[in-house]
Amino acid sequence: MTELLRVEGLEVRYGAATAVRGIGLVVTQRGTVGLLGANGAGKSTVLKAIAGLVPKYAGRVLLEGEDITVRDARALVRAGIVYVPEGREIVPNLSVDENLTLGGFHLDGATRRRRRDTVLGIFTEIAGRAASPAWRLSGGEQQMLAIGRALMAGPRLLLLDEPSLGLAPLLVRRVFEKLEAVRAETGLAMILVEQNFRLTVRVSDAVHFMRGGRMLGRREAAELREPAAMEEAIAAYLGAGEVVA
Ligand SMILES: Nc1ncnc2c1ncn2[C@@H]1O[C@H](COP(=O)(O)OP(=O)(O)OP(=O)(O)O)[C@@H](O)[C@H]1O
Repeated sequence: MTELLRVEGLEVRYGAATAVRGIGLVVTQRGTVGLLGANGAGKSTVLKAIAGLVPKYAGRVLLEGEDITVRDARALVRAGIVYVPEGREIVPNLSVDENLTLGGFHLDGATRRRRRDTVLGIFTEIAGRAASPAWRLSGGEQQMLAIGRALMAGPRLLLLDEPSLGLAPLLVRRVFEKLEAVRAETGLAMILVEQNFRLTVRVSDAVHFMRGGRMLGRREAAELREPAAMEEAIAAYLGAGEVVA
């Protein structure tokens, strides 16, 4: 499989504190990599560093072999790397449409309108609410809007930060069904940060485990679908009570 993104020896510091160190991972074209770990393990920091939202203290990031380590966040969006933050961070007082427009800020008007129609064609739940302020949407609809806003940029790699947070299981399933439809159409690749083990294993090709700012290990998701293997991996990498099994 062709490699899309490679991260090598990534280190991020917040002031004097090292948040993550020695992080390495590879995402293949159309692939999904899951990143599992407890609160504070450093998962969001890895996504933010890849997206250019926090500075990299050390390490390299390559996109199709090209070194993109020092590109800023705007340049990375143009290159197709788009981050969907934890907690959605849509703009509550702007309408659904206006929030989508923000995601396509760098596009010409015609492309933006075309993308908007595509996004609303996928997320039909919010299509009828285009003029509503975003705060009126339910949690699941807000998550769809956050992902839709990211899709406006036409990403090749979506960095999804805990999309299941605060959502009922049925809604989580709906959000992921939509994402599957997008992936089938566009060949989108993803890095998925989660605390929900089952969900991550179901949608990922490979899963990385993090603790204390370090990568503890990597497993093929297919290996983890057996209940015994799942329990063994949780015990080995995560510890009881740290993730939703
Ligand atoms: N802006 C910041 N300034 C200082 N320290 C930070 C900042 N953001 C995160 N940290 C620290 O870096 C470490 C990793 O945080 P990060 O948010 O990446 O973890 P996480 O695995 O995504 O956690 P969660 O699942 O709770 O979102 C934590 O110790 C956190 O307190």
